[in-house]
Amino acid sequence: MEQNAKKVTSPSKGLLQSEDLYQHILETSVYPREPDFLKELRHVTASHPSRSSPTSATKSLSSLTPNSSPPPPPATPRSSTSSTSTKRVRQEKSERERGRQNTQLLKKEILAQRRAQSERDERSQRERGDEILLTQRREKKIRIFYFVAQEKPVAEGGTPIHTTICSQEAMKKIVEKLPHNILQSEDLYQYILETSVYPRESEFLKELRHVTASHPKAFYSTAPDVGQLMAMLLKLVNAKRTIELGVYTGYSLLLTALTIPEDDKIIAIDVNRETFEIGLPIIKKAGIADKIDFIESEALPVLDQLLQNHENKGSFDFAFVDADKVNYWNYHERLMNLLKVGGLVVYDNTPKRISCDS
Ligand SMILES: C[S@@+](CC[C@H](N)C(=O)[O-])C[C@H]1O[C@@H](n2cnc3c(N)ncnc32)[C@H](O)[C@@H]1O
Repeated sequence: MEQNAKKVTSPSKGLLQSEDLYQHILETSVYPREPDFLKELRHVTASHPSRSSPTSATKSLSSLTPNSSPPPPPATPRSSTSSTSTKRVRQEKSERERGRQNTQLLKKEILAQRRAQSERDERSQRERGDEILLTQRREKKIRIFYFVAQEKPVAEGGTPIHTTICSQEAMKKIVEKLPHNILQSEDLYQYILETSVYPRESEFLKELRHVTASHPKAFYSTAPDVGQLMAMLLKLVNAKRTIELGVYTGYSLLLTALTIPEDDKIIAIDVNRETFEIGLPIIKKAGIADKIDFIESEALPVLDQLLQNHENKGSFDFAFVDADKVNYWNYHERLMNLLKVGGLVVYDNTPKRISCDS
């Protein structure tokens, strides 16, 4: 932790929406990885006038103000007693004062707009219960990242999952209502799928997505954009040994198997082998079936069994949890012991509160 480090106030906290969480991430993840030279340069820069001086901030703002007059040229020291010169000096002074007032007004307006936007963003994020939660095991601390912030992060005592068991029909309606992502626009989401996601999706994943589409629970399947985020995370932690809870027809499983290196393995657990078998022919066709150890079971007893073998502790690089939400806390405790230090757990869709009649 950076002792006495100046609190960094970010111009935009981005998705975190919490200054404390941002500071926590800086102190536990960012500063420890920052090379000494960058650290030194950051400290040296922190005291530079162009960063901290309100005068220079005013200057740069005023140069952006369309109405503000350019700074007047320095007064020519002709005759200090000349009335024309005094008049000009007064005029210049009042122009400068007007410019300063314009700048102040503009600054206030920008601040008010930013505040209103951030309040709107926060409100809309709070209203949604959909988020992806990433947890990384560290030496002593657990790092928690929210892609979409909750009202109160787990790190501050919040509870990530409240689930009510719903009928399949009710659940389907809820899922249909959930926003696809932070974009808040179906058209933009489709545009991104078509221009960025589908062109990068492997032909096997595409086939599996099409085969799954006609299944009554097709909405269970991991969305292709989420899949590509997962692939990035798998590569980022250089995942070799992974575990997946909740397989369904196998979209996330196939994606993981296609992403991890040749000889590496995935333990995949699901209570339902039937749905896994829908995707199995495509998994075989993709040539990665050998990487998968599918276990038909409730996930919890399998995790307990794995933990009984000391060698499994701290041996997994990555876990994807996409099974029954009521057990997420139970999975979390066990996965933290199975993961390597630096390993990553991705929880898909951890709705804060689901009401069957919402
Ligand atoms: C949302 S789907 C998984 C989707 C999958 N990741 C994909 O990409 O298609 C949830 C799966 O969890 C399984 N499941 C539910 N409860 C479970 C439990 N207690 N243990 C293991 N699997 C469970 C269900 O059978 C279902 O296939």
